Amino acid sequence: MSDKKKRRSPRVSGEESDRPKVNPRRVAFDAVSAVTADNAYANLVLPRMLAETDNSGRDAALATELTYGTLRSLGTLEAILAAASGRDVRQLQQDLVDALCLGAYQLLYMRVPPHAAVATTVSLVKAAVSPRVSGLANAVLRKVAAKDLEEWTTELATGDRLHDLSLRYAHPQWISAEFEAVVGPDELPPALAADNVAPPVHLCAKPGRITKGDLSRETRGGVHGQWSPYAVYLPSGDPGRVKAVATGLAHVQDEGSQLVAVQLAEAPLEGSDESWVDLCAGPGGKTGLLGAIAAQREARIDAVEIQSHRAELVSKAARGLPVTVHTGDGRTFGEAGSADRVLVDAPCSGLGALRRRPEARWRKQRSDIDDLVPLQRELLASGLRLARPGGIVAYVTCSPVIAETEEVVGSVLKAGGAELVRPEWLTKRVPGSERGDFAQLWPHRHGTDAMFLALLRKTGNR
Ligand SMILES: C[S@@+](CC[C@H](N)C(=O)[O-])C[C@H]1O[C@@H](n2cnc3c(N)ncnc32)[C@H](O)[C@@H]1O
Repeated sequence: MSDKKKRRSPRVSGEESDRPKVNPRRVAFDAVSAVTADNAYANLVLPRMLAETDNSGRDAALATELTYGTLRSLGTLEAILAAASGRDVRQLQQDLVDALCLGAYQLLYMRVPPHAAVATTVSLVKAAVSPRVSGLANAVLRKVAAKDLEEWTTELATGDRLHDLSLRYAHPQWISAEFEAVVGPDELPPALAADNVAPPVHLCAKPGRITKGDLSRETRGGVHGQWSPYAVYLPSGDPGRVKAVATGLAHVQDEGSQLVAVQLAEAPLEGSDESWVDLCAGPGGKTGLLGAIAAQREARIDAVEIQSHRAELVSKAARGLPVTVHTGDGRTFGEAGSADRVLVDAPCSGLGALRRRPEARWRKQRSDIDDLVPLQRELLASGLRLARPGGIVAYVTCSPVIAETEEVVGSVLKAGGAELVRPEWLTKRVPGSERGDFAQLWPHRHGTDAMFLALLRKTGNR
C-alpha cells in the first residue's frame, strides 16, 4: 500500500444525504478511502456505508466485491499501475490512487467491459477527486486495459519465484515466505490463492443448547460442517437474523476455532476436571463453546481478558453459562496449580485469517511478530503455571508462522515441567491437520482459518 496521505473523510452521509441513492462504485471508493487514509477496517466501515446509502441486493454485492477485492489486491494493483503510469504511485495523491485501483480491479479481476470500467472510474475521479486529474486517470487505465492480469504479472515477473507468486496472488513477499516455511513450495500457490476467496459464514451450535440439525433447519439450507461436531455453514444472509444466533443458542465462529477449542475439552485427563481457564478470552467465541461443554460436564470457566470492552463481549457470549469473566492480565491472573484445563488463545499476527480481513495483509509487518512473541511466551508460561500437575494447556494461534507457534512452544518447554501431547482427537478427525506433534488447519486444505494448536501437559511444578 502506498504511503497514506491525509485528506477529507469519506462522504457517505451529510453532503450526500439529500441524494436519493449513492452509486455502489462511489460507496466502494469511500470505503477504500476510509481504509487507506483513515486506517479503517473494511468489514466494519462498508456495512455501515451500505446501510447509510440504501444500497442492498445487487448494488451492495457490487460495492462489496469492489471494496474487498480492491483492498485484497492492493499491492499487485499498485505495481501494475506503476508500470502503466511510468511512475511510483506513492507520488500520486492517495484518493487518485484509490480510484485507479478500483478501476484496475474491475479491468483485471472482474468481467466489467473495459470501456465501462474506464468510463465509470474517470467519472468517479472527476466527481470525487478532481476534474484536473481525470485525463491522467483515463490515460493510465487505458494502458492497464491493454493487457489482462496474466499478461501483466508475466511482464512484471522478475524470475524470483517468491516475488512472482506474491505478485500473482497479491501477498506481501514476507508473508509468502512465512507460509512457504510451513507448507513448502508446492503448496504455496493454493495457500495464497485461498486467502483471496471470501469465506462462508460458519455457525457453532452450542452443545446442550441447540442441535446441528435444528440449527441448519433454522438457517433454511445451512449444511452441517465437515469437521466440527457443532458447525453449520450458513448458505447466505445475515447471521444476526438467524433466531438461534440472536438468542445465543448458536454463534458465528470459524470451524477451525471450534475444533481447537473442542480439542482442549477432548484431551485425555486423569483426576479432577472441573476448573477451566480461558486466558485470552475476548471477544468470547471459544469461551461460548467451551462454556457450553463445561455446563454439560459440571465444570466452570474463569475467562480472562485484558481489554475491558472485549471482556464485556465475553460476558455477553457466555451469558447463561458457567463462566466468570475477569478483566485483567493473563500473565499474572489466578492461583498457580489450580486449573485442570487452560486455553491460551494468544494474541497473534492473525496471518491465518487474511481471507476475512481484506486490507490486513498490507498493514502488517514482520516486526509485528517480533513484538508479539515475548507476550505469547509469557502467556503460555502463565497457562502452565495455572495448570495443576497433570493438567492440560492448549496453546492456540490464528497464525501458522513458525516464530509464533513452534518456536514459542519450544522455548517455553525448555523451562521444563511440561510435555507435548498429540492432539489426536483433532488430527484423526481432520486429515492433513498434523504438523509434527501439533495440529495445523489451513483454508486451502480444510476451508477453515489457519489455526495452530499445541497441547501440553504439566508434568511437575513450574
Ligand atoms: C486471539 S484473541 C482471543 C480470541 C478468543 N479466544 C475468541 O475465541 O473469541 C486474543 C485476546 O487476548 C487478549 N489479550 C492480549 N494480551 C492479554 C493479556 N496479557 N492477558 C489477557 N488477555 C490478553 C486480546 O485483547 C484479545 O482479545
